Amino acid sequence: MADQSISEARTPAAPEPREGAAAPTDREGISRRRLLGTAGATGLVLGAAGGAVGYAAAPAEATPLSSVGEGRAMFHGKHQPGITEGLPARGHLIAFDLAPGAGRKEAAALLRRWSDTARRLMAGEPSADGDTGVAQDAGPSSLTLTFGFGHSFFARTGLEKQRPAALDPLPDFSSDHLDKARSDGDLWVQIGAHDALVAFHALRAVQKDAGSAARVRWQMNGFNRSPGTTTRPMTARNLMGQIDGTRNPKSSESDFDQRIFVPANGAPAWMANGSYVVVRRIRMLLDDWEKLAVKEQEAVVGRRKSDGAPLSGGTETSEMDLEKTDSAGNLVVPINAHARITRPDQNGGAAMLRRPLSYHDGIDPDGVPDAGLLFVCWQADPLRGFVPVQRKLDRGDALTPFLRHEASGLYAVPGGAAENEYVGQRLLEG
Ligand SMILES: C=CC1=C(C)c2cc3[nH]c(cc4nc(cc5[nH]c(cc1n2)c(C)c5CCC(=O)O)C(CCC(=O)O)=C4C)c(C)c3C=C
Ligand SMILES: [Fe+2]
Repeated sequence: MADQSISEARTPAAPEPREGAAAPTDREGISRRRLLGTAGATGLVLGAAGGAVGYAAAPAEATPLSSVGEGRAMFHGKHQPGITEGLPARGHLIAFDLAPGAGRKEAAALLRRWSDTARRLMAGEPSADGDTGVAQDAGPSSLTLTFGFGHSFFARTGLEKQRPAALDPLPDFSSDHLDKARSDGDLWVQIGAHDALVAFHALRAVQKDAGSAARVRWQMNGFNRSPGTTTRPMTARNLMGQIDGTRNPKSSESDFDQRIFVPANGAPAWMANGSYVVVRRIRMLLDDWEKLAVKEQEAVVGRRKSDGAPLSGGTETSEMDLEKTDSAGNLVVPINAHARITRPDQNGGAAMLRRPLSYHDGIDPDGVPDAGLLFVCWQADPLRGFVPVQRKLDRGDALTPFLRHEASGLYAVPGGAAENEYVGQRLLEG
């Protein structure tokens, strides 16, 4: 589902397995696998009651899983996993550069290894060799792994002719303070799960698979609210305390696919059903932000802090009245409010699917928190998504003075791998 709530919170409450409950029989396992197969076609993450899979399926003494542990996303499908699911409680973003001397052949072998690892781990199974055992009690926990290619990948592999124009470097923005060492990269991997150990396990497996073919360029770690924290699904909050994600495109909307995914007959052909992801490490200047009164914070965004409703009234999902004025004739939603000026109807239809992680990397020596948002947004074309909106924000957004863009990346994320295929095979073997 394409929203900012935690996927698990949308799963109907499943009874917790009784302590010491027997492991599922083969029969239960088969029917569950069938059920999972059907769900995969629609891109759902399952977290309902049923037999455990993978690590927990074999021995009678296997740890019973809760519905959070059982949640499972499908690796194979039309699109890669990790795009339309609810936000993971834990996430890692990691970029690699191909090692000196490594080219197309080594890259193809690496993507084959990564795809095999992703398929296994997302099913709750151990990796092919040398599994660390870190995730063995936890089930898949809605783990997703998503793979992308950066601009520099194509020259490194002699595939320049296959490089999409949409991967051209993002323009400079006046408010950028970008650290090149923590930006870009030949290859990009996104890992998300509702359990921190499951996510770390996947991260370590991906790093080990890279072997001598690729080296880590940068890594970032983030989090969202844990599933099950609230009894009803809620849009997530960010570290400024705002409800963030309300107006994300919904997969039920008729133009969702057109906005987020490259069409099946799109160009280049290897990007069919793929998407482009923009990643920005955006530090929040929290000391400044927290000095504002709640009313002032609300004017910056244009929405109420308590429930995310537009300042023009109603509830979180009410339409924002952009023309409404108060008794003094002032606009109720200020002209530079973030939620006003980022709207598609204010940006020639530009839209994106935001799927961020919060981060907190400690406290600087001067006492300033190194915290903010790993802003991850998906679109069919960055020139009709991130770029025009960021240009607008750069020119004058009430939120911009409280933010610092510190790192940036743009990656081409190919469509999902079919059975017996690895991610990116159509590029690397086409
Ligand atoms: C270039 C794109 C965007 C950046 C960068 C960005 C940073 C950013 N945003 C928030 C908090 C909120 N954003 C909200 C809405 C919103 N933001 C963008 C784009 C960028 N935000 C869009 C396209 C939208 C939706 C516009 C619409 O369709 O109406 C909101 C309001 C609630 C919501 O709809 O999600 C908040 C809050 C932060 C904190 C931040 C950087 C750290
Ligand atoms: Fe925003």
